[in-house]
Amino acid sequence: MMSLVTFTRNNALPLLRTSITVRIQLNSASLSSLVRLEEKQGYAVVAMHKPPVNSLSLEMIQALSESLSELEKNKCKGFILTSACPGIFSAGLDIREMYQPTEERLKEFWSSLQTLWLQLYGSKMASVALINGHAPAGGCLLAMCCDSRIMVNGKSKIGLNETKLGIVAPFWFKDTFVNTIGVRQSERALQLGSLFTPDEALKIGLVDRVLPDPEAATAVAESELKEFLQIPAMARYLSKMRIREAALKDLLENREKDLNTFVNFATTDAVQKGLGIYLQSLAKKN
Ligand SMILES: CC/C=C\C/C=C\C/C=C\CC/C=C/CC(=O)SCCNC(=O)CCNC(=O)[C@H](O)C(C)(C)COP(=O)(O)OP(=O)(O)OC[C@H]1O[C@@H](n2cnc3c(N)ncnc32)[C@H](O)[C@@H]1OP(=O)(O)O
Repeated sequence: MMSLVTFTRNNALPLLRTSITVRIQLNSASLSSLVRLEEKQGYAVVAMHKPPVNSLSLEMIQALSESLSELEKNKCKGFILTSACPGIFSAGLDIREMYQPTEERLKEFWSSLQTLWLQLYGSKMASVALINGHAPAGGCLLAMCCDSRIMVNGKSKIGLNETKLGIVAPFWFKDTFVNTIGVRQSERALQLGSLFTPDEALKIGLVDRVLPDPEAATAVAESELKEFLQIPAMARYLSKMRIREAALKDLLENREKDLNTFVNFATTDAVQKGLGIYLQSLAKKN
């Protein structure tokens, strides 16, 4: 069923040139609550809201994609990507999407994730990830797609931990990682499936700032975004593309191959067994 979600605006904004409401057409009623869009003075806040852990299910991925498309359509210049779930940025891909899936849904899931990455990593908008909680795997990927990363200090960790689940970060996750922290750190961290504390992440350049609490982090994220927005947009975007375009082109040219590799790999007995054990270990915790 189609649902129309309406986000009401507070006042006129110089950088978002539309009428009083931002309208987002979503595929199903359940999408509407997954992403909260808030309009600020000259930028938007995109807050993931899928309790308990903002896992990236097909619906969540599509809701994020739709939100970005809507912002682009409304000529939004920049946004802060964050979480409305306390203590969690995003737990990464929803493992249940990959465990005992139907082939049809698994393909749609992966294809939607490819689309979201192409959109976010190649975005003309300036973006800051306000990492206010755990950000493993797909959560880390979302943060790395932004132009700057501000993390709240505490017990949360960030990194690409795929190998710990017996799976392998796809080449475009790896490319994003390498572009962010460099080849040597990526090679080591990808193999070990390392998850970093905020201070460790700062040391290797996985995040740009660590702040003691969410309020301080929010203020810094806002000022960081404003700094990006002060640069002439075309020059800033083309400079970003100098770094990112090879990775983007690689996935664009190999989408189908990547989809088949994922489906074949994810549905092997070994991977299914590993995912089952991992899901059980998460459930046992509780
Ligand atoms: C030949 C090969 C070549 C190339 C490769 C090709 C293809 C590649 C194939 C595959 C790659 C796929 C890429 C995957 C990337 C990913 O993102 S995988 C997901 C990784 N995520 C994690 O490991 C995080 C797991 N979760 C946690 O560690 C903790 O939950 C977390 C620290 C985030 C929060 O802890 P806490 O607050 O204590 O919460 P709980 O652990 O109690 O969790 C609450 C409930 O949420 C459920 N849950 C947690 N994470 C997920 C998740 N990612 N997906 C689904 N569900 C999740 C958890 O089970 C609890 O559920 P319950 O309340 O018990 O029902």
